[in-house]
Amino acid sequence: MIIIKDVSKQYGSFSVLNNINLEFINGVYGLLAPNGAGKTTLIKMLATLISPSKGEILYCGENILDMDEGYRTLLGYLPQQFGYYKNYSPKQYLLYLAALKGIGKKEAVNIITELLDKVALSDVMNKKMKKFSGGMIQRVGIAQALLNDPKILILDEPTAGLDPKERARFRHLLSELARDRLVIISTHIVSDIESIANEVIMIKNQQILYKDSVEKICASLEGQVYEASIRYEQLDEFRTRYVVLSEKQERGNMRVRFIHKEKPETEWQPVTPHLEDVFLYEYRDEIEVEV
Ligand SMILES: Nc1ncnc2c1ncn2[C@@H]1O[C@H](COP(=O)(O)OP(=O)(O)OP(=O)(O)O)[C@@H](O)[C@H]1O
Repeated sequence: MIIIKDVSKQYGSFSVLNNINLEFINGVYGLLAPNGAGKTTLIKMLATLISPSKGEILYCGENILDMDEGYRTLLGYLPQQFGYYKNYSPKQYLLYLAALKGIGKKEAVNIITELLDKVALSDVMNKKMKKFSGGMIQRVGIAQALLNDPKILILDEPTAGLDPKERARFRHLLSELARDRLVIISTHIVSDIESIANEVIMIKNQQILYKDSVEKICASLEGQVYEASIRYEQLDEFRTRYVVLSEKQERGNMRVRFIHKEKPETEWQPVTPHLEDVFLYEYRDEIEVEV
């Protein structure tokens, strides 16, 4: 179990995270926030690549910085950009990393064969990675993070640049990997974690905004999300009056999805809030709403 206790991180006078308290037990935790909110900073602290300016991170009661190598053997980490050699095959690359980690060749071959099967790359294990798709490279990245069979797997924006099919495959793989380990995954894409995270953590203004199940986070907007059909000419005024979450064309009209906290108009249709609604609402000043 990992406990983040009163952790703050500053770069000079610039504060990225302020007095963060979190607990991770098991399963998938989704760290969800727009770019620049501090996800990578938090993840790098969890991976002991940087240290907190204040506070501490504990694993089973012990400061992870004091555990040193003892902690790193428990940890599998996929950084936002991981370095690989494109002229290597996945097998060559993983054998090289295994050697660096001091795993004997025979054992490494067995582990790597099993891992490449797990990430569905067995058929290309001897092919040079230069022709691989983004999804295939990310799966090699997952395989390298799993080399030491870590109890804790930390993935920083692992789905960046992947197409929807590759994202779906990735989600399946992650829920499988989380059966017997702690998985922390950072993303700014709601659908990456909505269906697989046991808990979602959202960061805003350097602090934790939510740490809860998707269901409970969505309940924060219960009874406040509506859809309505309006004429195209009404759109500008509608946008100024309500927080519009999405807009789409529908038979000559506009279908808008929006937030309203007071008494609704009778023609509006109340809808069940989704995590995407909470994300767009909470970060409305930080992200461009895609229409
Ligand atoms: N070494 C550093 N020195 C100064 N500022 C930094 C440093 N690293 C990060 N920052 C700043 O801290 C803030 C948070 O960065 P961080 O990379 O943690 O965000 P993020 O949520 O992971 O976003 P992204 O997905 O874009 O990396 C940003 O404003 C960034 O510019």
